[in-house]
Amino acid sequence: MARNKAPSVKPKPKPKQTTDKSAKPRLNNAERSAYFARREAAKVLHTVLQGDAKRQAVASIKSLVYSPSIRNKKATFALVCQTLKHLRIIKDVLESANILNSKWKRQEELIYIIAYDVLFGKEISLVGGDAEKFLACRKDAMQSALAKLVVRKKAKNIDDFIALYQPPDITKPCYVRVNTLKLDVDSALHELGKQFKVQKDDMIPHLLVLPPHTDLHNHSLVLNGSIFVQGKASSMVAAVLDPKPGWEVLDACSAPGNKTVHLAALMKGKGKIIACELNKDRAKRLEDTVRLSGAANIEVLHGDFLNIDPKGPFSKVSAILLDPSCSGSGTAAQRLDHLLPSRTTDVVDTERLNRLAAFQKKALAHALSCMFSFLIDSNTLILQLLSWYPSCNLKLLISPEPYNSQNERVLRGRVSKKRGI
Ligand SMILES: C[S@@+](CC[C@H](N)C(=O)[O-])C[C@H]1O[C@@H](n2cnc3c(N)ncnc32)[C@H](O)[C@@H]1O
Repeated sequence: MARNKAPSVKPKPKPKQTTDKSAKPRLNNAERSAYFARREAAKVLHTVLQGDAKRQAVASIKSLVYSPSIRNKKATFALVCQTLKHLRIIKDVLESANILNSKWKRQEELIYIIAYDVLFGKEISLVGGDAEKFLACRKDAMQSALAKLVVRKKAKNIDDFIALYQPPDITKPCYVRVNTLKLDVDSALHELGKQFKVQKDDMIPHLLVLPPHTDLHNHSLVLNGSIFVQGKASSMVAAVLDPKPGWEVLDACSAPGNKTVHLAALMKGKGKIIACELNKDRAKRLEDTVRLSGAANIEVLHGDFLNIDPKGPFSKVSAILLDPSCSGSGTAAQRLDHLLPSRTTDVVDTERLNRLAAFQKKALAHALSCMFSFLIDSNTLILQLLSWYPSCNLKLLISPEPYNSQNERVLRGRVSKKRGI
């Protein structure tokens, strides 16, 4: 057997002398937290900008910031939003001062974040990393490039100049839906009222309204599934469908499952919901939502709704909720999409819209064939389509007459006439 080598004893490196010019300065708490927040913000910004450039649906800014990997959520969120709001100016300044060389181009999101601090941020000392050092040395050049841009744009002052570039400030109230499987509305009102101004929505039962920008991501009622942060339009769908306890409902395109668990609450946990989802990762998210809601009557079906056999095993289904993939225009403000570069230009991604519209058309046609096949014995047939028409976020609720042989044609006729398909 080979004998173990005796561990070589290396002399301990001598601690560096404080006179060493390359030694990094020790950071105080505020500087350290600013340093890390900038790196976390750069990571989020990278994902957001990449997704936006490819026009691919990535997670929203909020969900990226609120992921467990981000430690300083408040500072990171503020930095990402402010940098995005000023991004066009920052890019113009960096370009005219000729700052983004090939080395820093590879970390451009970090440069954008620090440049925001240099040009518009509070007086935070730019220490901690090489990127900070790099831009601190170029602070004067950047500020003079900014001053020249103000003159070129004929703005009266810097505030007027910034206003020229600002996306519209879209503020909407914050809505939460009480999950009545776990908590009643009055208890939720009482609990939230301890911290926030809160009232009942005047239209949708179980929906509460709080001031814009209310941050609830860490609230115990959210964490334990007693309330769901859910927009008014989204909460309207299951409420309008109005499923009765004991029904069997098919939620055709269901992740992340906000409407699925709303259905479950309205059905008071009685009956059955089949929640179909094509995407594997999103199906997992759907399962998490279902678990959090405490609903015991939801069956997650990971698969393609278009492959559900209209003559197949769902003969007891009384309603279909169809909420197919859409442009997300209805939730753009909530997702802060108006801050993204692609939304601040007038370019419309028609190819993507056409693709979505084609899928929605197929999904609608399939839902109709299912409806007229397996909803045959039911006299309450409801098909909910959310965001059917991507660019105007039209919600279409079709509640046909009790089934008869004419229905499909009538319904197809109505839909065709309304939407020009
Ligand atoms: C607009 S989202 C649904 C949102 C959901 N109703 C809610 O309220 O949380 C559309 C979902 O449909 C899924 N999807 C797209 N094509 C599908 C298909 N052919 N079959 C089943 N699910 C599909 C997408 O992956 C996406 O998760």
